[in-house]
Amino acid sequence: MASISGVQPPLNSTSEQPPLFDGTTRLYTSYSCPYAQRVWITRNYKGLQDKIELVPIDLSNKPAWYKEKVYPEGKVPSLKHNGKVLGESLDLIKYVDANFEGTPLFPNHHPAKKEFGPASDFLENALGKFDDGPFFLGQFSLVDIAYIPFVERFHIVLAEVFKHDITEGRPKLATWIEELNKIGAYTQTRVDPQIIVDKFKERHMNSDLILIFLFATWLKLVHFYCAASTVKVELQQTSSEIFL
Ligand SMILES: N[C@@H](CCC(=O)N[C@@H](CS)C(=O)NCC(=O)O)C(=O)O
Repeated sequence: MASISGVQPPLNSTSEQPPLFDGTTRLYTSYSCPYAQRVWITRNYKGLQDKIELVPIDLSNKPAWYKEKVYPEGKVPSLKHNGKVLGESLDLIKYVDANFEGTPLFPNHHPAKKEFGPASDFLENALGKFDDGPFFLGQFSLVDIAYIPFVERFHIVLAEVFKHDITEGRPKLATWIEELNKIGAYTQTRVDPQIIVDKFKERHMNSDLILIFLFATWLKLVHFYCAASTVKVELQQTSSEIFL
């Protein structure tokens, strides 16, 4: 076939096994297998040619070590990554998309925009209530402290994982985050954004689409929690009692 000529010849029963756990990520594949092709396309489209090495297998004369040492199912595709060998093409295309760099192949940004829009608009509107400063009650207060740890996490995860910037078209929210980042009391408490992203991916990205909606529901809960805390702080301001 013209499209695959020039690629490396498949390994057969006489071929030596490539090292198993040497840190190289390998995609065991077969040029003729449509399941394996799914993962091959994903790897290519995301530009991972240098990150995921192809190991073509001759299915008509399979090396014994493949089933014995690499992937007990004996099928292709399988992916060796981070000390584990994973299989099943539909799981693998999601796995490669979620765990490697390159163009995202899951249109998360659509549900993200739709699902997270109203909560972000709520914040934008709330920030417009007092005009004597960029914070929720004008000056920095407990309300900002109640919101920022959650908004910080949404901001990071939505931007990084879902390619959705909550500050886009929301100038007050953008300014609020900018101004908070000038306050040492807050910046000293920030977690490394990469840790937040990694944790989120670890927990959610290998699961189904439904988790995006669970995450959205979580945001709504936080929204109610924060709305309640705003009311408490407003009450506190008028009655001088401490509620938070
Ligand atoms: N459900 C698997 C199917 C994989 C599969 O059936 N692969 C075939 C080749 S297309 C295979 O490796 N068969 C074993 C063999 O030919 O020895 C997936 O989606 O990855």
